[in-house]
Amino acid sequence: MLSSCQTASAGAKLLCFPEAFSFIGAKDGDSVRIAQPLDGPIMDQYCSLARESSIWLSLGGFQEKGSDPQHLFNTHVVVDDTGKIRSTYRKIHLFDVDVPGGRVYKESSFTESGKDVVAVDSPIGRLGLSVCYDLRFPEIYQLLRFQHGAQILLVPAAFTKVTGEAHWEILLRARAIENQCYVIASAQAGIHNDKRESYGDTLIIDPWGTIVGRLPDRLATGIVVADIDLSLVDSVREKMPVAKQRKPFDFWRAASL
Ligand SMILES: O=C(O)CNC(=O)[C@H](CS)NC(=O)CCC(=O)C(=O)O
Repeated sequence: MLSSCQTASAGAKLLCFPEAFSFIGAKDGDSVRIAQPLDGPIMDQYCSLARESSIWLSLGGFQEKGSDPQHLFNTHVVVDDTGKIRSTYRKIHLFDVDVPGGRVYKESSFTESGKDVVAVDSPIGRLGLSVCYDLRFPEIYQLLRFQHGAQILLVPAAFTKVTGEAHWEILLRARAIENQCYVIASAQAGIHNDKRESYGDTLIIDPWGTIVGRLPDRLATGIVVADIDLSLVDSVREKMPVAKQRKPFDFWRAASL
């Protein structure tokens, strides 16, 4: 496992883990069996890690125990540098997809969908939380930016190899550009077991869409460090004032009547 001490000593204030950071099952249902509540021993260990290393953690894709034994929540947890859970977001868009040339996924068969859009303040700026497949649904990021004031969008993921090759970088850069936010996308990479392989390519993108952090190759594991410059967020937004120019959701509702 990556050392959070190492990351903290690189001067980082927030360390972002990928989806399914503590467990990846081979088949549907494996992860339901190991799911725990937020106050269980797995999350306790990550809270201790945050406290001991004095660093904030973004823990995307925690298998949180659901409301019945057949289901879990795919939960993105933000822990502060004292080890306290500051915020939790339960993945809203579930990956029920027949991947062309790949397998059929049915995340909803073992996952309950969340209902709330969640942003939280942190030492590097206001974070907008999401998980993996959410990336394909721009509305949630628009809400995070235009209603919840996000400056940094977090997208922990375990993208498939096929869909990652076709869509990963372009979707992430689009979300950064259209919302004028940093995007931090921590990605699972490589072969996990005989059923699962993830695309990889962890990326940090600035609000102009420029890639400012990337591992040396797509399947590399390791730590990418980048500066988050909130004055760049402000200047991009000032020069291209899309927040003032955009039509609010109500406009479109009326326009399509
Ligand atoms: O279940 C786990 O162990 C971890 N969760 C995942 O891997 C999830 C649900 S199956 N994967 C995605 O959302 C992939 C999205 C994707 O690849 C795309 O949008 O193209």
